Amino acid sequence: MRSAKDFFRPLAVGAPAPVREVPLRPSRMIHFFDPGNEKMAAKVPSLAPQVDVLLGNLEDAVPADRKEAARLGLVKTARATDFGDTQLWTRINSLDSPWVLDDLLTLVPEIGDKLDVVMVPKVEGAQDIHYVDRLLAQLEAKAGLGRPILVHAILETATGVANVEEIAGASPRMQGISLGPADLAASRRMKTTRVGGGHPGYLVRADPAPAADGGADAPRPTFQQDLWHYTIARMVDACAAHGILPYYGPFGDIQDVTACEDQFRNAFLLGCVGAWSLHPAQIAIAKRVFSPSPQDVAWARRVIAAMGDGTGAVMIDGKMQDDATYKQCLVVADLADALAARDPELAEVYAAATREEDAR
Ligand SMILES: CC(=O)SCCNC(=O)CCNC(=O)[C@H](O)C(C)(C)COP(=O)(O)OP(=O)(O)OC[C@H]1O[C@@H](n2cnc3c(N)ncnc32)[C@H](O)[C@@H]1OP(=O)(O)O
Ligand SMILES: O=CC(=O)O
Ligand SMILES: [Mg+2]
Repeated sequence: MRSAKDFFRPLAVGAPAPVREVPLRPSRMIHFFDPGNEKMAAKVPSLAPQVDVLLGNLEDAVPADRKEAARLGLVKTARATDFGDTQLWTRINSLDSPWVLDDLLTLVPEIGDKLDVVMVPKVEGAQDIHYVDRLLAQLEAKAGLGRPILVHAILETATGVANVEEIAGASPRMQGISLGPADLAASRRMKTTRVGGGHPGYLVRADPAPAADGGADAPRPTFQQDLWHYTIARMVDACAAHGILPYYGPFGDIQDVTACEDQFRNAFLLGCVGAWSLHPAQIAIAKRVFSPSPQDVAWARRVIAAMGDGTGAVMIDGKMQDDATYKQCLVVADLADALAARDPELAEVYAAATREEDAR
């Protein structure tokens, strides 16, 4: 482990200084596209203003014989596109694959000035982040980049989950972590065949009814449980403890927009700031879910105003507010401010709801 005093030193002579705080840029949806798929890549300029993050995917879902085409397609798309204030990320191939070295050796010199974040799949421990950290520093120095490229880990192996705290704190370059439910299910030998979401067999059943209500013959309701609660909660704690951002990952049933929205909202409520969109249909869902509701924003702003310096206790509409609810409200209001700064329509919706709340 690096000593505390060396933690923020560049890992290569001439590399940019590491960031001391993760920039809180909106990232409600990380929109995946295959840069080697010409039809998808052609949509990037029109998608850029609609999403917070565009991610050129080089790993799973890109066939082995199209890896090079995807890498070169990303270089071409990045060079040709004005992303405005939309972030550009990439997901490189896994660290044990035959492609990852060329991914980094190509992307950093060619488009390192446009890349905000490199997503690293199948991270198992701090050693994986340290490897990427040093290599990126060397490549940044060689390319003369003025700011560091950040690193995002996918939590998708049992070993990765066991080591999630050390992964989150492995480098000042760490921007965040996403849950990868598909690979994680395989790694854990779970008996699912889906990408995220629930399973009808994972449930609890109500006790048998009393004899007066039909006893053992009466139907016993069942309640589907959340397969991902434990891992998301653990990931959120690890991220929060290290000042980085947690994300839900992919939801593979593109047509089931209702279950997708539920999965995203559970993650949002537990502390995640965004999720992946795999298809254009999922962009609006993520935008809706990961933007706090206008009512919640108006309420949060009202509590903050009423709490003055944030200490003590007040009563609003019959509900006790104190230092702790003030802090919760700051989370909502600060997120709303960051989103409103990027999205004038949302800013107006939040302002209107706040005026309404103030007039009550
Ligand atoms: C477990 C994991 O690792 S998840 C991450 C890896 N997976 C991915 O990145 C998958 C990304 N998404 C996709 O590949 C595709 O959306 C698929 C395969 C799921 C579905 O693709 P299609 O069958 O073409 O879907 P559909 O017919 O509904 O597409 C409608 C249009 O949207 C386009 N489109 C689909 N997905 C995307 C996307 N992610 N980005 C941009 N455009 C897209 C299609 O090209 C099509 O364009 P067209 O109208 O000009 O023909
Ligand atoms: O990469 C994502 C996953 O779910 O696996
Ligand atoms: Mg995966």
